[in-house]
Amino acid sequence: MGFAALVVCPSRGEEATLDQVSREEASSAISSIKESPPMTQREIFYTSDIYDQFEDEVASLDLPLHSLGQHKQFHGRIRTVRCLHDNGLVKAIANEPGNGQVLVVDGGGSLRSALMGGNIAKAFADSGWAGVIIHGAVRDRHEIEALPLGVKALGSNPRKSAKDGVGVRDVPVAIGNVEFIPGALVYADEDGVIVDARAL
Ligand SMILES: O=C([O-])CC(=O)C(=O)O
Ligand SMILES: [Mg+2]
Repeated sequence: MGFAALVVCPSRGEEATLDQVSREEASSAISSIKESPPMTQREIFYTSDIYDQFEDEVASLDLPLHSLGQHKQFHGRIRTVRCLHDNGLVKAIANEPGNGQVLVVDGGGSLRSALMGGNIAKAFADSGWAGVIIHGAVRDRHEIEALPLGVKALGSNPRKSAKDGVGVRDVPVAIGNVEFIPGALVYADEDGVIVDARAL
């Protein structure tokens, strides 16, 4: 299908590119996907195409996150955790069922210590999470690159974080210019990160 976004178009009962369907059909296709979690990696969305379709109805993150992990495109409903230099909660969440969701980690934008490494990333993949977006650092980049998981992160640092479990879960987090609200949809690829909170 080249580089066009694929949507499942219920009114046609077939896959079509965003170029081929009307804005209304694309909107209803995306809405129907919202109504049927858990999501799979089957539907491919390019964030630039989503932006072109919906522009300011969705939010695009103004931060230079790196795309790590094998799944360069991923999407799902948002779960959140806010923690600073402590990844005890991230490690715990990695072992909970992911059901195709995306964990957004508000690490305050600090690169002082890694909030996820290869072992924790593997636990996310094994638990069925679609991806992890970290406003902070990772480590073990070579291990993360080999995993079937979507990962976006600000950078990396070999230094470990504390594991005291200090932080909060499933609260709205503001990262850069975007508010990540638990339950809203997030789409990520190598171009960036888009949040669609319209259905909330
Ligand atoms: O243990 C950590 O905090 C990070 C790490 O190296 C891993 O997840 O493999
Ligand atoms: Mg490690």
